[in-house]
Amino acid sequence: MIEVQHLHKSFQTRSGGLLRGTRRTVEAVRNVSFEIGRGEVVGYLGPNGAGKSTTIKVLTGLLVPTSGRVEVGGLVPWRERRRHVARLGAVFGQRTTLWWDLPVRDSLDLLRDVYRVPPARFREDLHAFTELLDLGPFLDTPARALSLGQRMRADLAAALLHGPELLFLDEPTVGLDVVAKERIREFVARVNAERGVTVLLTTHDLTDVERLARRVMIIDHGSLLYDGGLPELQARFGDARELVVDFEAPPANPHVSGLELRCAEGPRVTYAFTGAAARPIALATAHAPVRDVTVREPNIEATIRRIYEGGLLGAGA
Ligand SMILES: Nc1ncnc2c1ncn2[C@@H]1O[C@H](COP(=O)(O)OP(=O)(O)OP(=O)(O)O)[C@@H](O)[C@H]1O
Repeated sequence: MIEVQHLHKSFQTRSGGLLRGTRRTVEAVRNVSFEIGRGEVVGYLGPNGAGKSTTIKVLTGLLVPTSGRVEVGGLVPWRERRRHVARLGAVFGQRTTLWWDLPVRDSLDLLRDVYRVPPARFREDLHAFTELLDLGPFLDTPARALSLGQRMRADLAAALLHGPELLFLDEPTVGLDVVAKERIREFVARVNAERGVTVLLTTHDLTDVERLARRVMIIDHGSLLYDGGLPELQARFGDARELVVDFEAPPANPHVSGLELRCAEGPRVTYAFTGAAARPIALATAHAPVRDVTVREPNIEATIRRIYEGGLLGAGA
């Protein structure tokens, strides 16, 4: 569905005044290559300024790359923009595609006309999306009066009513409460499963990614640092699992042969381990009388933070 080979995009910037300023080249995307298959959901992660938006702008045809080859569904986005945009939908968490002063219903009707959506299909899809996203209570409200969660739901419907094969989601849950976030995730998961829509998801909320994407790409300073599964990322770079053991009494010696001691505070001792928990639990319970045990899973957020902070990966790993 998406093929990107050796994509480079640099910007010329000028600092200190238009005439006498010094020119500087910002390499926003450097030699990025990836392929995304039809029906995949891929999380695109990276710290601020990493190059995510620039990549998405090239993929949507808004920017022409400095060099490299890009094809989306067999089309070169910036050369065949009209045909290309008809096949994609986009939701940008920070801004709306709805007409600010128009009731949501009128914005959706306008989009139907712009994309020449067959009326019967439009009615059917609008009905389905109204149910799934609970749009009913605010279809007649102008976009400017919607809450952020309502606006995001209306934007999702607006992005999908022309039946695109590909959906770009840029921070679709930013600023939403947990219930609203979950509703958006649920909807995206359904659209992917039931309609086979390919999704490229940019987000700083890793729960979005854990919930929706099996594959992640991590970009920093314009270079792709990782492209693979989330479980593999965790297995390769994640911290160990932790076994928290509450002994009946503070153990005379908290060290257990075969377990890595993390910390001991009175009767509570924490060990690190990898793999299944059964053996570490057996070792701890054989060591001294145990009141309770808890297994703490490593946190994907911490893993990603460590990757951003450098050290774990070199460019192109
Ligand atoms: N039009 C432009 N002119 C000059 N520099 C730009 C332009 N657009 C982006 N950049 C620079 O390119 C780099 C990558 O920016 P980009 O917006 O792609 O990052 P991002 O990963 O989307 O960040 P964020 O998470 O903050 O949205 C940054 O250094 C940014 O300042």
